[in-house]
Amino acid sequence: MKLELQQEQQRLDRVMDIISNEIQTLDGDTARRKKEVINIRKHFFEEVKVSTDSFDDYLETIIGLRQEAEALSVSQSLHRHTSKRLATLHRMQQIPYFGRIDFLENGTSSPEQIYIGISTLKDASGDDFLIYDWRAPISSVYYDYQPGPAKYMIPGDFIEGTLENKWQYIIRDGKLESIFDTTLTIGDEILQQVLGKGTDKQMHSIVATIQQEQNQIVRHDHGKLLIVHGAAGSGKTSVALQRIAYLLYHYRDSLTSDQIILFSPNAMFNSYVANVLPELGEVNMHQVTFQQYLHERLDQQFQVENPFDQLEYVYTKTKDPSYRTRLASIEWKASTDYFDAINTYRSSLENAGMCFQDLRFRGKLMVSAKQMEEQFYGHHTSLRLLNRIEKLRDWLIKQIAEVAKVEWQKPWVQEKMDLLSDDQYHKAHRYLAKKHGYEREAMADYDMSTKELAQLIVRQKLNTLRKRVRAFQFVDIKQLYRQLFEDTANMQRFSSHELPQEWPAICEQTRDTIDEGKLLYEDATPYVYLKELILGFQTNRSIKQVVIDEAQDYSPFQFGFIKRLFPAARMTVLGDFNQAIFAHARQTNDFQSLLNLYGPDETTVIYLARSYRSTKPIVDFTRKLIPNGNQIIPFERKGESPSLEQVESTEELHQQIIKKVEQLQERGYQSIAIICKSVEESSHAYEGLSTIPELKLMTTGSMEYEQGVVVIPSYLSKGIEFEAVIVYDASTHVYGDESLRRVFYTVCTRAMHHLQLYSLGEPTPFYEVPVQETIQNIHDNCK
Ligand SMILES: Nc1ncnc2c1ncn2[C@@H]1O[C@H](COP(=O)(O)OP(=O)(O)OP(=O)(O)O)[C@@H](O)[C@H]1O
Repeated sequence: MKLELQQEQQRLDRVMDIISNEIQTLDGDTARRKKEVINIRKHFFEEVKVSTDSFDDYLETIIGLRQEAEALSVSQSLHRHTSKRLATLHRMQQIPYFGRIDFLENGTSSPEQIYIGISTLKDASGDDFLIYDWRAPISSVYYDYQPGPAKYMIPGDFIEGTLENKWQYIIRDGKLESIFDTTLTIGDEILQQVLGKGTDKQMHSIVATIQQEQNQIVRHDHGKLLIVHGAAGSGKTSVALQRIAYLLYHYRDSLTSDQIILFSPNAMFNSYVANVLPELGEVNMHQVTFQQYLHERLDQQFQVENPFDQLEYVYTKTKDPSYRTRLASIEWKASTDYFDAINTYRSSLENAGMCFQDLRFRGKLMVSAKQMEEQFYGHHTSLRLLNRIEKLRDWLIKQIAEVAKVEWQKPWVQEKMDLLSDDQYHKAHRYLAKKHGYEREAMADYDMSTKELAQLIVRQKLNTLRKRVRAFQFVDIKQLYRQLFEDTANMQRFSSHELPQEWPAICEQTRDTIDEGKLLYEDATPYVYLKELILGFQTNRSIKQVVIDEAQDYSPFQFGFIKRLFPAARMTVLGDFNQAIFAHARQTNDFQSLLNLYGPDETTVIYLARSYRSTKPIVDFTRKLIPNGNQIIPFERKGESPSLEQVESTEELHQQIIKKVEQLQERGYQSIAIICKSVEESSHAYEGLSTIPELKLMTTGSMEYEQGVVVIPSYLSKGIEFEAVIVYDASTHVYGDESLRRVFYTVCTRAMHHLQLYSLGEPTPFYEVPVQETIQNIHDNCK
């Protein structure tokens, strides 16, 4: 069926009028609500008679305050709601809808016309839908079917019928530019157009072109864990964000954006994706990196290595004598074996092995670690570990109180009293007078005794100690962790698995770094996990959805930890093992270990095979670099084949790159990345290419994704894309080791339209020799 452009434009004009009217009404509403909120805040206490003279007055005050607070909260929520709708309507003024289906429900005689946009719009009477939200149940037909039999799900049932027609619209600023009948056009015209465009400073929503296989991820709604394993550029990040928007719509009565947390690879990535949800009319979820999360929980006593420094070590310090030990250590400490061993270790502490720190006051021993140990293992042995620690804490507080009873008579207190300034003396006087019930005007009548002043001084001095005791700082977590590596036989008691060959050297390396006051990144999660296992988990029950992007870079240990942190949450985990760049993941090829996290009944695995980011020639090239790459299906988009140029000197390399950047800019490319393996190589490249105008260097501290020409290390380019990518040095010297294949693949798959490689000397073997098809079809594993 052919749609008349003119007729459709007339309908569009009507819709635009309704949007404008709604905006006008809401403009008035938001202004009024804002005033209301300000007014309530300003006169909050005037509306309530505050009195505590009698119990009845007190009760009346409490009720009054509560009523005012409720009124404020209602007004604030209404204001938030109208502002959010207003922002959505303004977006709809540009593109009110992007698709239409004609759906004939079984048992009815005429098809319903369903126009689909980022939000619902009803006509003036409020009875008819002019636009359906893309997340409404019926809209799923648009994404899931071609004309023919179709169905969609409503709570507890399916609605079946026939999809008679399907169109895609291109509307810009309220003007209808074109309509595509999807039964007539070959392939997806609009998707072609979208993917053929340049990139932007920020990622955009893909609601108009979500593909069927992506839609099942967006709308997936059962079990505790959804694992999405997808090729580079298959839309994992995009799908994750549309899924969050979907969940916010679907569970709008019980889920808010501050109950969702997205773990992303780095701060720059956060800025890159920050615009997608607002574009869809939703408020952004919490966005954190795992490292940020860890930092909040680590003691200040350590200098903690960050994950990028760990990678930099792995990439650049291959000649270090302890390199092999470190790699083996990283791998073991990331494993579920170690996770289990720590659990066993923690249980063993019920019987023996707890470590405490001496409690000292003014340099003198008050309670020794030995005494604490005797107290701990001699009493309350039937209680759980944490309850026993609490009992020990109470006992220590009592010991402090005992000390206070006698300490006030000691000469140091007298000395301290003699040295009090007038101000300090008056403060102490005021404080004690108030404590004795003297009103402000009568305070001068209070006669402060020397004994009371002395006791106050001691109390204040002991306060710091009390605080430390209350915060359980008498438990020596550092020693408890170190103890695991004290002698080489220790770990064998807790682990039922074989330890790495390098175990003695790993123990020594771990002890040495801890003694230097450092915590290596591979120790950071286990350390925090052990700490929280002993002192209680700071779990966050308010989070209902956890989304983890670039999940291949998380260790099984870290997944176990995240699960414990958010006990009330469901998890969506998205990743691609061919892009696993972290040292601990170099041997892992699938999410097998994740299947045990919640058990098979609670877990669904979906594989995304089609790659959208890069042109077909680029995907044809990159998929040869990895095992089972032939499973990746390129989206049919034309472009030039990637090429490699071998150069013989650094000067020549820099000259060639400078020339190439000029050519690419002349061709209109606005985002060009020169990708290096490490930060070290990036600094070197940045210096050598400094004549490129406005060249930017991305470092681990970069907070914003930048457009233009950038030099960037491989691991920061994760998750991001560029119109053109230049691989700075694809030589065997840089990418020679088989373990770097995935890094090389990640780097090359960042390119959307153009990929150019340079090689200083002999090119990497990955370029010439396709990988052996050795690894089991992950699709089979995912069943
Ligand atoms: N259905 C779609 N419609 C339009 N664009 C899409 C669609 N799916 C993916 N894309 C585009 O493809 C590119 C890659 O998407 P995205 O970054 O989400 O993939 P990814 O799987 O997370 O990639 P990687 O793992 O390589 O970082 C983005 O530009 C995205 O907008």
